[in-house]
Amino acid sequence: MPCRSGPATPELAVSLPRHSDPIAAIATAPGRGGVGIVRLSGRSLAPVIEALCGRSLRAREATYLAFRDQDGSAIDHGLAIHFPAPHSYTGEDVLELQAHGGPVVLQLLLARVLAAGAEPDPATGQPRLANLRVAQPGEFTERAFLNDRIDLAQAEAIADLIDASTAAAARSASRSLAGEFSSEIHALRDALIHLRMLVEATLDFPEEDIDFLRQADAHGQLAKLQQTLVRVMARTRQGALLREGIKVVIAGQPNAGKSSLLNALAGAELAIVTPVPGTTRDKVAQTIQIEGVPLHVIDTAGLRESADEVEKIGIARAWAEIEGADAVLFLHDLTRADATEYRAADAGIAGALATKLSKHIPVVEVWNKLDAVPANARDAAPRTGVRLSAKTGAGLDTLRRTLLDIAGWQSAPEGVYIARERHVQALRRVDEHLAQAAGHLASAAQALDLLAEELRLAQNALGEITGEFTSDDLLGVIFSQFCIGK
Ligand SMILES: Nc1nc2c(c(=O)[nH]1)N(C=O)[C@@H](CNc1ccc(C(=O)N[C@@H](CCC(=O)O)C(=O)O)cc1)CN2
Ligand SMILES: Nc1nc2c(ncn2[C@@H]2O[C@H](COP(=O)(O)OP(=O)(O)OP(=O)(O)O)[C@@H](O)[C@H]2O)c(=O)[nH]1
Ligand SMILES: [Mg+2]
Repeated sequence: MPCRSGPATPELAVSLPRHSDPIAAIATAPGRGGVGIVRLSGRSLAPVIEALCGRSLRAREATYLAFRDQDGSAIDHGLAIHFPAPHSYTGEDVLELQAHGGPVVLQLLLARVLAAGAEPDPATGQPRLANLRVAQPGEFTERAFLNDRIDLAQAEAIADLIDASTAAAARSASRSLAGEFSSEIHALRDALIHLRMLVEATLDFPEEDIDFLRQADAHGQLAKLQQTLVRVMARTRQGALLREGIKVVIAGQPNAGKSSLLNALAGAELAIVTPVPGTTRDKVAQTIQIEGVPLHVIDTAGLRESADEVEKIGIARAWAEIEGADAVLFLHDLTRADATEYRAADAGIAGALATKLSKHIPVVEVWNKLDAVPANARDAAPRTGVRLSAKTGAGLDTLRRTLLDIAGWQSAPEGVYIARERHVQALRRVDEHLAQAAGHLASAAQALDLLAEELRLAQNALGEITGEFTSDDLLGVIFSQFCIGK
């Protein structure tokens, strides 16, 4: 993705929090066209507004004016909007200069903004905006998070909305951004806090003891919490699937029709197809979508013993892809499926797949070239898996269904909110702590302090999702994955 960059370098310890500096950035990918925005966020932007726009601006109203260079000449004419704190995206003072979208004019405008901040304010002799600097990727959104405008799951949803690879993913991201996912997490947290209060109260007044928990139906509350969690986990897994998709590798002997199958699934002539066995050397990858679920499909070199230097490299790459797959389509050529030699080679590949792949990676047997076998022979051999023709498209729908099943896709995109693998993992930890807690609650010994501790840990794991309990390192990684200006 063009705007992705590596994790930010670790911050040096400084006395001021990093987010107190005023920042500026070009908020639209430069060179992409129409209108570009230079955006500022910080405390009291008024002096810079005065310098750039030659006047003060009415709150949250677009004003057409000249963006002024130091000598008063116009860099560009455009719309300026001032969002006074706290009613802005970041919760700070925000200024937007909406200019013509050329990369050079936007760079000029950004440079002018930075210079205007450093210049002495005629009124005070001090810099108009001390420490004004260019924003890091994701820093506007990070401030929105730090200033409690949005929680971490919503901030992530903004990045996911921008990066969405399917319409369904974009709609789901929009739902998460609106807080649907967060509110489920908050509801879980509130129920957990209620239960914790009961347990802590019992700990504080030991004479009340177990009866107190029984009267308050702590068991029932915990069981209900666990049930709700199961539902939230299922939806979250769907959301993560919508965001991340799965990696499907097409493997098999040369000439089985792997490249033809990729092309058929993608609906485009992406990979070279010829009758010559050993045509594909490098992998060919394409993301397709089925019901909005992104599938990263990879066509590989045909697997066989080869003396050809180039082909050998291709085959090694094929195995590397296979080992990183979430699912493998093991493609066979129906027209040759009864030949002894062919079957022996297939058995060799099957054996290698079994040793190289972990057990939970599904391998789907796919029998291709259904169109080329005589109609009366089609049903003869009982073959498990999917029979299809990459050439005519027969059977492709069955393959698509199979792929969705393997991915674990259940719901229609309506009602799914976007989520990340990170969230799924956190919920899994919540689940484990609740299971431990249930054990303590049920045990004759009634280890109340252990129960309380598990509930506390469960709440912490929930808090990692919304950002209440998230390490600075992780925050740094999450926000550094944003575009600059976002
Ligand atoms: N021009 C522009 N368009 C944009 C953005 C932006 O920053 N600028 N956004 C950037 O991502 C998104 C919109 N996000 C925004 C979120 C909150 C506020 C805001 O001013 N909130 C105030 C007032 C809310 C209200 O009037 O009801 C607040 O929450 O107090 C603005 C933009 C998409 N479009
Ligand atoms: N009749 C028929 N021919 C097919 C079908 N699929 C592929 N073929 C033909 O089989 C030959 C090999 O197809 P490819 O898609 O290049 O096979 P591959 O598995 O990618 O081969 P390598 O890249 O060499 O490993 C080509 O001549 C295709 O036209 C099919 O469903 N029916
Ligand atoms: Mg090929």
